[in-house]
Amino acid sequence: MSKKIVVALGGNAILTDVPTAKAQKDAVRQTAEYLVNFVQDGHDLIVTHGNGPQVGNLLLQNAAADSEKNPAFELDSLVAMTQGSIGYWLQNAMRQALADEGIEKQVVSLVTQVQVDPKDSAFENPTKPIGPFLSEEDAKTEMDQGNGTFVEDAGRGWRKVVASPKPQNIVEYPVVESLINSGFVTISAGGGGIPVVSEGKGYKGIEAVIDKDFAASKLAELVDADYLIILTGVNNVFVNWGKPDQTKLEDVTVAELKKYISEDQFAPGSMLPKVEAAIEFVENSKNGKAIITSLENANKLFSGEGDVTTVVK
Ligand SMILES: Nc1ncnc2c1ncn2[C@@H]1O[C@H](COP(=O)(O)OP(=O)(O)O)[C@@H](O)[C@H]1O
Ligand SMILES: NC(=O)OP(=O)(O)O
Repeated sequence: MSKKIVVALGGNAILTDVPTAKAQKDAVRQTAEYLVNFVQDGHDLIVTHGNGPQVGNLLLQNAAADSEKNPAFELDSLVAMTQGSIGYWLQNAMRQALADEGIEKQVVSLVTQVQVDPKDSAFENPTKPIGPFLSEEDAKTEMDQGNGTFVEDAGRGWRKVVASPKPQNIVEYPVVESLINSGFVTISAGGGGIPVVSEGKGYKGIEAVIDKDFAASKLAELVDADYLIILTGVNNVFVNWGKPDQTKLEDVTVAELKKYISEDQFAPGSMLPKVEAAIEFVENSKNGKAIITSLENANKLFSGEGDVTTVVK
């Protein structure tokens, strides 16, 4: 039976080692070949993607070019720019991959604003890593020069961190519903969505980068999705990750996951937000399930052969 699926694409689905546009387009093309299988199987597909490396790189490009004639843009506009560029790569690659399978379907990426609370404590406490990984020495030099806050990111190096408020609403979610109901593959809330706060009868941008897993979770809730599928670099969520007794989670309840969180089983900045986003969707949706797994495994999900972590009430 046809399912409504929101897929959140992890970093390795877009960016491998080389940050050129060509290399990212190549990575996205491979990703699209996997995503097409969901459409071939008759499911309605909404795709969300990250932008952490890309928006951080764009921030550096803007800072390098900054002048009176060519001023750097604020972070909300940079998020919009990455939403546009990555959305374009994905839209183009998905259309090609569908055509290769003989499927004529429109793919559209939607500029999506995500409302946040201007009083969110995240604005006082930046936690979202963006941009390239630096050595500890280089990160400390950047901080001494007043270039923001840098933290160690899950054992992978030091990265700049920015405010990452929780999404409260996806402004354009009714449009996403219309597009899906019209049979279009829809890319939405890319890069976690453009962060906005309400102003008068409308919205204005605010400087932040929203976590794409939380944005995908909110979108999945609002469009009443059957599945939130969070794709990342591993097939399963593990407890005792990286230790000799690490154990993969297959079917896991919200209550069990909350117990593991209280035991600090999941690293902030990598697996913790995914687990929290999965919990939020399962708790807030009627009958929705959340899956955390790799792109390669996700396609085997509905045949029952996939090695995935499934979160249920
Ligand atoms: N408890 C855990 N279980 C599984 N993977 C974990 C765990 N803790 C950290 N990880 C690592 O976190 C990665 C996912 O975080 P990250 O790479 O930041 O996400 P993204 O795929 O969205 O870019 C996994 O690929 C894995 O290497
Ligand atoms: N916005 C966001 O969460 O991006 P990454 O997944 O690339 O960090």
